[in-house]
Amino acid sequence: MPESILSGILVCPICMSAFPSHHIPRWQQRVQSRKTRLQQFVVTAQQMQAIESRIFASGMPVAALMEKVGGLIARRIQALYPCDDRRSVVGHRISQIGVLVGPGHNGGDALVVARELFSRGYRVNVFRPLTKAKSLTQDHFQYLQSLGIPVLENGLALANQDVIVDGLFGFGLERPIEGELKTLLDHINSVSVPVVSIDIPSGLHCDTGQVLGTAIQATHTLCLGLWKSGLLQDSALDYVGQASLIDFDIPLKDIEAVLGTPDMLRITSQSALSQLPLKRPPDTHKYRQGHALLIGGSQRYAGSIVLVARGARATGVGMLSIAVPQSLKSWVVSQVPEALVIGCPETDAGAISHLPAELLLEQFDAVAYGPGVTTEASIVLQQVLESQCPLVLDADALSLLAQAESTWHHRSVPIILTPHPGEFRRLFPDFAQASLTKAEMARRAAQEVGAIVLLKGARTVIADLDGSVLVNPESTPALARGGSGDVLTGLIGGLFAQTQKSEAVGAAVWWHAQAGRFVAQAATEMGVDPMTLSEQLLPALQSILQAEASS
Ligand SMILES: NC(=O)C1=CN([C@@H]2O[C@H](COP(=O)(O)OP(=O)(O)OC[C@H]3O[C@@H](n4cnc5c(N)ncnc54)[C@H](O)[C@@H]3O)[C@@H](O)[C@H]2O)[C@H](O)CC1
Ligand SMILES: [K+]
Repeated sequence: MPESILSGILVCPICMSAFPSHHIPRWQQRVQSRKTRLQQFVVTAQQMQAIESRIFASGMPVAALMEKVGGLIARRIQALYPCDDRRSVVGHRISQIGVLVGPGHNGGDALVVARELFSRGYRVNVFRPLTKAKSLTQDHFQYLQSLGIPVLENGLALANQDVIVDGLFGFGLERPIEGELKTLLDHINSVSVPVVSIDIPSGLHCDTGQVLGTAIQATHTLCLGLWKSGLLQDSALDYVGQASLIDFDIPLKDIEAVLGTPDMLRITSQSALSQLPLKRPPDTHKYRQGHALLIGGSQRYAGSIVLVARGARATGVGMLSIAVPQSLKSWVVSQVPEALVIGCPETDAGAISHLPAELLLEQFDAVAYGPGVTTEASIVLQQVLESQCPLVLDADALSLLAQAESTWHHRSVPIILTPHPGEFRRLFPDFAQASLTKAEMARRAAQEVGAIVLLKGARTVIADLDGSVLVNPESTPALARGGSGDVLTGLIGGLFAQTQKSEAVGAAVWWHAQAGRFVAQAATEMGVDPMTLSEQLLPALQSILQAEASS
């Protein structure tokens, strides 16, 4: 497809759309749209088993599916670690692969992979620590032996391989790994041999991502068919390495039959870019593009409100008003010249004591309140809660909310809470339980209080009032830094003021994380300070749009 470049943006020469890919043939679009949807689904072990059972019941032989999956995994491993014919390690090229084989079908997959890689010239050594095996797995083992593929006597020899394939346990892990198996996995983790885990690193619970006894610390995890919930938990991140999906063509109808209306979805670039950038009608004017009010700042935490404002500014919101303590007004004006800055009466310690009576909250499309306000501003909390205005509450506002009466529950106008885990614990002590996943905690909290609950972390989750949860699967630890949450609050406030849609919250989280990754790539993780982050929000989005348009 020829493309022309207009103002540095790739556009389609036929209709000047920024997405030239829309002229691809219909069958290709269908395949593409299936792949895009596939990336959004998240399943538990039970759901995956149910989907698998439907496929088998429809006539797909178990052995054929294993063969197909094993072939795809082998191809991916070959791409990651090409075979070196000279039988030495050169760069990423390798010659020896150790394959750890378990008793179930994860082990069966591993044996197919071992056989395929052997046929493609790799030197393969298999280790099978448990002799009992499911019959299909046993058959593959027997055939593999007949081919003369060596079987190691001692698992510790896996440490001498160039790469280890982990096919010990998949979604069938049912109890903690103990004894010699634990010693083996701990030994593999202690040596610097790259590990490719099939489906899920052995030892991780498929649903909760918790470590059962011990778990493989994978370099790559090749997740089969659909994303397993455990891989998306903060607790799993040390184990998962680089995760990717192996699509083995599960029919969408089987996924939909089991998941129904999915209660958990991954945020993908495609889903976020269906919201971003926000479309502006050609004849629009500033009052039609949303009016956001940001309330924050104090003598003690003066800068936070400026970071919120810079996040909101990037959303293109039509009008921006900012309420700060009177003594900060002129400084904030100098930082955000386009905003209407309202000086508020302040306490002796320099926090806002209350909002001026003439400030009518109903005129705003969204109010973001909290960063830097200190816990003195409880009157302001009452004022915003009593208004009929959509609210984003963050930081100190959440600490104040934790002490407030429950009259705000199920407020008729949307309310978005953005706690980090500490704030969540204070707000929802009953739901902050180690036995629950973050998604479940946020879901219960959202339903209890009738609010959108965004629970921050390495993998931020967003629970909506209807019980659905979004999880943001890509981020960077560089964002774990004071002030980066303020930028996010501004993004949410600015987008929500324009759309009034809960989808804006997921789009904001995705955008914030992608901008963090974009800055980290250019300036290392140390370079992701919140000011730079806020400056790079739009270049990051633009860069992603260009990449999408040219792919
Ligand atoms: N639908 C798919 O995605 C496909 C999955 N495949 C692969 O199959 C596994 C799941 O296979 P399954 O046999 O159900 O489970 P496991 O291989 O994980 O192993 C279960 C096996 O292990 C025993 N066991 C469990 N915990 C322990 C423990 N702590 N110590 C010792 N033994 C344990 C248990 O009793 C069972 O015998 C999936 O992950 C994919 O890799 C298909 O190949 C393709 C379609
Ligand atoms: K595994």
